[in-house]
Amino acid sequence: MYIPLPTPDEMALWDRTSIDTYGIDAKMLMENASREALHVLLEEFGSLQGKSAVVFAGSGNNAGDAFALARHMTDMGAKVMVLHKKAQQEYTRETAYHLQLALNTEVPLVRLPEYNLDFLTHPDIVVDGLLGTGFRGLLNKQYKDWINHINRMGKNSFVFALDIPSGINGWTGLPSPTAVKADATATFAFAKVGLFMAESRPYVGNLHVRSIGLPARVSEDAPPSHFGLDQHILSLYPAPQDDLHKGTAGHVLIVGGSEGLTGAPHLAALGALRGGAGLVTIAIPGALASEVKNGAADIMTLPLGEGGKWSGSLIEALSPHFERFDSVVIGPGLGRDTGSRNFLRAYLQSEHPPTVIDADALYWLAEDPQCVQHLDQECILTPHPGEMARLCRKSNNEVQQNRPAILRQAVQDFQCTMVFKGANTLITAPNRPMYVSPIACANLAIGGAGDILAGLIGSLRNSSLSPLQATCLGVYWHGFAGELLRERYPYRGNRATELADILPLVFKETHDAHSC
Ligand SMILES: NC(=O)C1=CN([C@@H]2O[C@H](COP(=O)(O)OP(=O)(O)OC[C@H]3O[C@@H](n4cnc5c(N)ncnc54)[C@H](O)[C@@H]3O)[C@@H](O)[C@H]2O)[C@@H](O)CC1
Ligand SMILES: [K+]
Repeated sequence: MYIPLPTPDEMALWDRTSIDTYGIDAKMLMENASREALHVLLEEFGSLQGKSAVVFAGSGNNAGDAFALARHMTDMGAKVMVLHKKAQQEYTRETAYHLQLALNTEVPLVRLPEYNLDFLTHPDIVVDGLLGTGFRGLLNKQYKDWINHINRMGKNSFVFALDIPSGINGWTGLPSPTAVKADATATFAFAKVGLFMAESRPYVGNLHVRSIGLPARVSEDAPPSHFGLDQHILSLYPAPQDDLHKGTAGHVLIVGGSEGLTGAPHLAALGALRGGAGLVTIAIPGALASEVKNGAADIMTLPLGEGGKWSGSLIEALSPHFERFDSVVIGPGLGRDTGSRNFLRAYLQSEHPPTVIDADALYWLAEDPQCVQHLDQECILTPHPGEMARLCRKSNNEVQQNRPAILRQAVQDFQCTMVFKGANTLITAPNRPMYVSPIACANLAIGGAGDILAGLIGSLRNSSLSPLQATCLGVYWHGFAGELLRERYPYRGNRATELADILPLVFKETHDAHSC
């Protein structure tokens, strides 16, 4: 359900604890890593007999993996040449040990020339052991040149990265500013969080996560700050009982819609219905009630007053009904005039059901400190990058450059559960780990997909799940629905209503897959 995704620092700590506290020999870990890498290479590339390979070894322990793998490849019949960054006598500890074994077994080793690698012919295989989890900052010119050369060789050669493609930031998955484009990556013990992010996908190739013998207790005793979501999260959804009653399946209230913006609350209502809510009602200024319903017989409306505008006083028409609702989604289509701001202020000050805050309600949170004051821990905020940028007063580019850190700070500021939407949507809550969706799916990049997610999370707030659990489940479920649509519409073109309609089929698909 939750896959540990260490940062490079956390991974380094786990390596160190295994060695210092549990007495596991560092040389053995490196041997295990290189043996696992060999098996991945054989799986991906096939027989090494008679094949040529150039192995790049940097200055740290990633080079140690490369020295050891070069020895194993030679034993399997490959013609290997190792290019190493430092003078041989400068390598230390376990890396020096594996360098010595490579020397003992007569693997050819050559010091990496500073820049010009034009003398290299095209080998069958290029191994990238330049930089692993010890990489920090940006690449200097020398590394950029080597990496660019590897990428040029990659047009004709199979490129195999050890632990992480060199140049990829292990936290964010971003290139720095370039990175090795591997055909396959063998990563050791756990996927580093950056490898899970869509940003690193063009560089990682086929990712293989291989155990190297770290004691399980090491990661259990010092849990990581990030976890990936997998399909098992769907098991949090309570299996429907035959005697379920619509009244006990949850009643979701959607609060939103304004002149010209009645589609958004309608879509949020569809998300809630398809998420299994027993009843769904939309509260909207009275004059817009029939428009927001849009002929959908299964969506109820709660007209507030008789006009077509929001105002602070409409809370008096709404609040007496609160006890009928198990959860509220506020914001889709709410609008950005001062009337909607006044209504939101009044809503947040009232004693309201657990609430998902989305769309225009997020706009007002960013603009109006009075709204922020009344957030409570039951609130869930669901910004996309533009909304997050406004909430944090940063540019879109800045928030996208380090999404986990931005979300962590926002959760600290707002003290709520938050979703940061986008490829690999992130979810966290105060003092909790960060959860990362594995899904990056272009079929979700359509207007209305966010409204459906808000409605879906709203419907899940009716269960016994915590805000964080409901949010993780909603995000994964919604993403998986996007993946199902991708099968039907590989070139996109699906509508948001189809995304809502396919939601219930996710459980059928995963159930069928498990029963095969
Ligand atoms: N004993 C262990 O801790 C194990 C380590 N293993 C391997 O060791 C790797 C981690 O080793 P290290 O921590 O030594 O680090 P790396 O080998 O990833 O790289 C660190 C080296 O790169 C240099 N460097 C860092 N940032 C740079 C930049 N921006 N430009 C140029 N040079 C830069 C550092 O000065 C250092 O010499 C893992 O990724 C994995 O491949 C595995 O063998 C498993 C066991
Ligand atoms: K590497």
